[in-house]
Amino acid sequence: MTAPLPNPCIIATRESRLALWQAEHVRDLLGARHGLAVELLGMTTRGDQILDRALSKVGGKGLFVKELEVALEEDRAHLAVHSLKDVPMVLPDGFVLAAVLEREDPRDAWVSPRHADIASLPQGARVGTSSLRRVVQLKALRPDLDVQPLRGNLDTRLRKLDEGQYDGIVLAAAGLKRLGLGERIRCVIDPGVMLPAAGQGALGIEVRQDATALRALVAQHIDVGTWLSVHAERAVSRALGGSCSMPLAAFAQWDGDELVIEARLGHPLDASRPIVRALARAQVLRTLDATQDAEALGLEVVAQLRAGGGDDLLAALPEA
Ligand SMILES: NCc1[nH]cc(CCC(=O)O)c1CC(=O)O
Repeated sequence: MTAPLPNPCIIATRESRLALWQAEHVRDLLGARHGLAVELLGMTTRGDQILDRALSKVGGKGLFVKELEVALEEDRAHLAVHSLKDVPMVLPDGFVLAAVLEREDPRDAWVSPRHADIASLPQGARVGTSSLRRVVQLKALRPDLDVQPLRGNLDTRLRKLDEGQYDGIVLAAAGLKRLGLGERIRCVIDPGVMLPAAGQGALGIEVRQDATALRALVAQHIDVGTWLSVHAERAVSRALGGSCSMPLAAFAQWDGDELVIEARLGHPLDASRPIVRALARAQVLRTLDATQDAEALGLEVVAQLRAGGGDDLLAALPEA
């Protein structure tokens, strides 16, 4: 039995400017290529409502996706478009990642009115980010920095910077570029300096497992290179518990026909502790059938991380 294509096809999306851009991007893609009538259903998620605390302290997985999944479950929508970085490593029963689109710039970006880069910041400068991954890497680079929490959507974060609350902030380059805010970037940060989060810069399209025709249609838009990279990265995060209370970075990129993945793990409570690093590479065929090979490569860096001190860092993780 093949479930027919929904008409119109409704995309559930968060209502931040970036989320809407992403949903509109998918709407235009499906509309142009398949002549499908596509509409958006804007929704607010728990992650959007919690603005006062770091999400790493709130805990709970899928804060930005759960409400969208409920809309799919109740047939109020058919597709959910997400920043892959925000998608839990294990989807609930009945849902699948039907596609991952071509990746935008996966790197982090330095945004500051007065300071060209992190290295040239004065002693004790105030830097805004609430991501534990960014905090531990900033502290490794510049232990003197005064790293302060920064939450909210992109516009809110930029406004807080412009109000003078920080000397500079770190944001994903992808979000800024997608919203036409690329000129706010003073420099993109080399992944060797600040390793990105699993899935950063990639868009994921989630559908119900039983939506067979829609799955097949959406799957035509998979970017295979990105798909394999992010599956390697997500395998790392999944194996380590997939928690945003863990300062974990995982980034895979292609070097010819080899997939190269690096991962870093910091201490969950003490950003001044050393970061554990690991790297693995292997030839991987660029086909969807190689997804397990990409994931196996991810597990190779997990084994290295654990053996290299990562087990102790994981043991320091407070119980969720
Ligand atoms: N954590 C929130 C989030 N989820 C996705 C992006 C940016 C776009 C992307 O990585 O695809 C951001 C903002 C940021 O990290 O600066």
